[in-house]
Amino acid sequence: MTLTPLRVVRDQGRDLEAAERAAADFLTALGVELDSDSLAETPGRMARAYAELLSPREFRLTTFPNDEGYDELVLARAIPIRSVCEHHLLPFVGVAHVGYLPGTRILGLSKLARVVELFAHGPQVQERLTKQVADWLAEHLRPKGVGVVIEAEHLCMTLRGVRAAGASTITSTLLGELREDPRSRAEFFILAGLGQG
Ligand SMILES: Nc1nc2c(ncn2[C@@H]2O[C@H](COP(=O)(O)OP(=O)(O)OP(=O)(O)O)[C@@H](O)[C@H]2O)c(=O)[nH]1
Ligand SMILES: [Zn+2]
Repeated sequence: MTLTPLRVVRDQGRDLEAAERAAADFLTALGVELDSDSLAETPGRMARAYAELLSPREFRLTTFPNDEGYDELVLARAIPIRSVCEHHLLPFVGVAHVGYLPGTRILGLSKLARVVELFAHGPQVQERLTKQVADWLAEHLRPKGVGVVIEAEHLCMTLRGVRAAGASTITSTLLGELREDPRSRAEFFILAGLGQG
């Protein structure tokens, strides 16, 4: 078993009290009066909520030797994702399908979901999130191929602005054999539930 530390969580630079003061100023500037009992604690809640949404959680990557020589696709479907778009700091929520063709090592299954969660925490765009998950797995697991598909609803697009209710956005990154071999590529999309690829 190999334990690879992921990356150091950045707690430095976070000042919750300053964030709370700024949230109070922000809401006041928008005409929200904070002097009622129910709103008095809102700036603090807002600061803590954004701190939670924007901070990654550290985890250790657990890999095992591929002793059985398993050489078919391993795919985790419908991993829930929640992130915030870096343009409006509004949430986007949806699912990720993450798969790989094993090389000499296989991965603890929960780690596919943990990699998604790691990169989802922080101001993001869906394209970058998709690529970061794929690149990270390629670099740390050295598989023969990696595939990541994310389907998400962006609240900045459905609740406000253009208000395209129900619209979702699909992004994908394929690497290695999943990108180059049409049969593997098609199989990935079929197992991900996305048709013929
Ligand atoms: N490519 C990409 N765009 C995103 C993502 N999340 C939000 N956006 C878009 O970022 C863009 C920001 O555009 P701006 O014109 O600067 O902002 P805006 O005036 O609020 O735009 P509207 O949302 O159209 O009202 C919008 O088109 C959003 O839909 C994402 O994950 N990927
Ligand atoms: Zn947005």
